Amino acid sequence: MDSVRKNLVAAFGSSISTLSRALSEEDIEGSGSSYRIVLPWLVLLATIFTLALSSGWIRKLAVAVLDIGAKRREKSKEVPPGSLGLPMVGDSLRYVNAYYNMTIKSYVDEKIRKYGPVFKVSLMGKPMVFLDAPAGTKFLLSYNDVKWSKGWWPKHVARLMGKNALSAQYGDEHLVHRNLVMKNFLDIDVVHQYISTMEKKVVEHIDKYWLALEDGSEVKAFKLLNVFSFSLITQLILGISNEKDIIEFNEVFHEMSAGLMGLPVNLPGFQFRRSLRAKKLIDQMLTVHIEKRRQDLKAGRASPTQDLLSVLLSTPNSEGHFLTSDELCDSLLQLTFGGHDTTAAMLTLSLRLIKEDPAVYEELKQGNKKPGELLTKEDLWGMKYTWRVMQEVMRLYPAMLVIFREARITFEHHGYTIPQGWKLCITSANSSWDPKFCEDPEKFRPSRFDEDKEKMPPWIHFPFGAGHRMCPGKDFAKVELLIFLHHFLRKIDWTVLVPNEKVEYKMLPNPVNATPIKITKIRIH
Ligand code: HEM
Repeated sequence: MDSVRKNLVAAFGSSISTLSRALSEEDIEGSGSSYRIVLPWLVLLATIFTLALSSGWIRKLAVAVLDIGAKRREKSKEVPPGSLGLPMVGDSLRYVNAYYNMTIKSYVDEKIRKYGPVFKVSLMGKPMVFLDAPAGTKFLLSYNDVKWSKGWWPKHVARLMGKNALSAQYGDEHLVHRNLVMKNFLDIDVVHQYISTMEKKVVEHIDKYWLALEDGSEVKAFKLLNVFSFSLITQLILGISNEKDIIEFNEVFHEMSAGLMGLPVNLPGFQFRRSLRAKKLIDQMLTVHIEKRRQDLKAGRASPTQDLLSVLLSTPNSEGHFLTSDELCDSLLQLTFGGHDTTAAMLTLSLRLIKEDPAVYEELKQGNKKPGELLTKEDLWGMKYTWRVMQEVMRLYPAMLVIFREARITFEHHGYTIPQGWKLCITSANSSWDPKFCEDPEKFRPSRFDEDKEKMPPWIHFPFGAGHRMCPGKDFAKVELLIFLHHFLRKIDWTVLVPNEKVEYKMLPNPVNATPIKITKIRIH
């Protein structure tokens, strides 16, 4: 009986084991009832088994099923298809060119045609897997991402940002630092407290830089908007309000950020070397500023809540640790960078796109605020159409065309194995610029976010990312953009002078002519 049981189990798997257990000697010798119930089933199964083996087509079917299973198991051991190209260089030059010139969609499409939706390339000397959209995007950005992926940037970007920047950290270190910054600066409730400061800054800026100009003056919008967003962030983070200091600091900052894109060659004549020098200068400037504030706080000349720097010098993180000067430098530098180039670019692009469609411009000007009346948080969250416009600007020109990560562990995706240490990449180019997901993707149509809601699946449009690394400044950015547009539209009308201006990506979008516009002041009677 034992050998019968063994054969049956081997032939039919675990489902039969229950049956065979019932055939144990004790059962037969005991009541005998199990034996009587089970015997007809046993005969039936044995007959099917014999027939299956003797009949050719059933055997073929069984072999085919086993074969599919084996192939699946085999495929799951394979890394994604693709080409790693030449050592070190790999596909870096083609990729950088596609990123810089906004042709990343053609780059990705070509690879997908050749290798399928999940493929590998070699970028900056590392194997990098491009994940599919939208499944791969969801996989990479969902909350569980912290378990199996960590933030990654090319070495030269990480070097310019500093090892203590949020983007360079991962695990608990990242979480504790991020919570400290959110709680004290970027959480929605804290951002609401800045509304009046932001509004005052916007009004001052428009009065000084735009309304002071003659009608018909031509200005480079990107330059002026950069001055605005830089002076706002440096005031709120560092408490710098002296115009000369701001202009000087801004120049060094731009020298630093120019090295984020391009060849990371630290030799005379190369941008990267100039950017490293600028980074050193910023660190020195910030260190002096931080030490002076430490003294001012001790002497009672500064308030512990006047700006983020004061707050961070007076507040420990959740582990009771006060950030050191080096940690503060990297943290504040990244917040200043992330907090101004992004918003300046989005505002500039919006000024061009809004004027492409007179109906959008007219709708945006609607509003029930009287001139001079201050904005409340309810007003801001009620500006749904203005936010749609900004979402559409960010769909056409996402701040970041790609989001990178590194695999913390070996894992499987789409039937492939992705080894620990490999780099991962997603791009919104193969979702929010794809007609499969977004109708007429090249068209500026803010109403798509309401009208096409059903057609646009989730994980198509993610301008601020998602998951544990989602942009911590998204509410800050939203409030800043809404306040600026509200006041600008009521005071200034403008004509776009280069309608199809090219945008290059120097990490962030960069309109090549800095968006020249001709302005007319709006007179309120
Ligand atoms: C329109 C404006 C902005 C856009 C579109 C934007 C977008 C993004 C994106 C896509 C990421 C990467 C997320 C990821 O890796 O998954 C990011 C990260 C980040 N952003 Fe923003 N951002 C904006 C404004 C801001 C502002 C105003 C601040 C600060 C005041 C800020 C600070 C940061 C920081 C510190 C990170 C790194 C977060 C981390 O690694 O945990 N950003 N942002």
